[in-house]
Amino acid sequence: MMSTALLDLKGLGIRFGGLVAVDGVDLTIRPSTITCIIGPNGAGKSTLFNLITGIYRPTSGQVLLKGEDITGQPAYRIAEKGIARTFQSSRLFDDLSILDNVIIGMHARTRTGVLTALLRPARAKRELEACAVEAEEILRVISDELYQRRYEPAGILPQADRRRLEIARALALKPQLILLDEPSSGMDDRDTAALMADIRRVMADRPGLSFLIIEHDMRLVADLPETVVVIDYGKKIAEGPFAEVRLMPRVQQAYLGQKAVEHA
Ligand SMILES: Nc1ncnc2c1ncn2[C@@H]1O[C@H](COP(=O)(O)OP(=O)(O)OP(=O)(O)O)[C@@H](O)[C@H]1O
Repeated sequence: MMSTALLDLKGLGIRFGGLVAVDGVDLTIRPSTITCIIGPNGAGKSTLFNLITGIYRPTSGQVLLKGEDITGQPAYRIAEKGIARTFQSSRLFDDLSILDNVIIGMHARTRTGVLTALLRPARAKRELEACAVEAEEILRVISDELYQRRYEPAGILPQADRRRLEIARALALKPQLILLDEPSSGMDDRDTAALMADIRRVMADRPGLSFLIIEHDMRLVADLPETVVVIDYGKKIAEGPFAEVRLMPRVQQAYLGQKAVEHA
């Protein structure tokens, strides 16, 4: 069967005791596309990411990557197969250099293990040098400023540059799909605009690469993705272009429901 899908979720779900956190989600992501996932707090968006990336094992349904069933595989293997992600909270190594943080993103696909490093140091050194060259290339695409500062520790970077570096590290995996969890949180208008430009530039540089993004910030959701998916109580309740999805009564209800709770 011919399929143009990069990622296919079929009836994906997980139950924590009595709570169905993700409930029978069907979703298809095509190559070279941007999809945003929105929905009220606690709707199950992060849990959906954890199911796709192998952090949680689904209790129902399937995850297919280019037609291959990867459901329930360990997180490192799913990463090797081409799904990279960033997290809501930063996971950079602050004491390491900017460049080393990108090189660390490659470890899932480099051959040299500890043993090789000990027994065949010349080969390990060559491989590390090749990684450094590649990491420099990635930094250049993301930001010339990060590239210029590549030997400085990551810990000194402001928030927007940290996010950039996390995307650079995800790119180091040579992924087919990158999952971003609230990339614009804590950003002002300028940083958010820059983030969108970064994502578009990376996509132009890497044909076939797709993004799946959890986002609350409507400036980004209105502008960046071709498809918006709305999750509420673990279920997909809408999917389509933002201009259409935002007008759907059930989407408005989901958000109004949350407002009512917040103002209670
Ligand atoms: N490991 C777990 N054990 C039990 N319940 C969990 C677990 N992880 C998530 N949940 C529950 O599943 C539901 C969905 O949570 P999730 O974090 O995926 O929502 P979210 O849409 O990402 O919310 P937010 O926008 O606040 O990050 C919540 O009710 C949460 O408490």
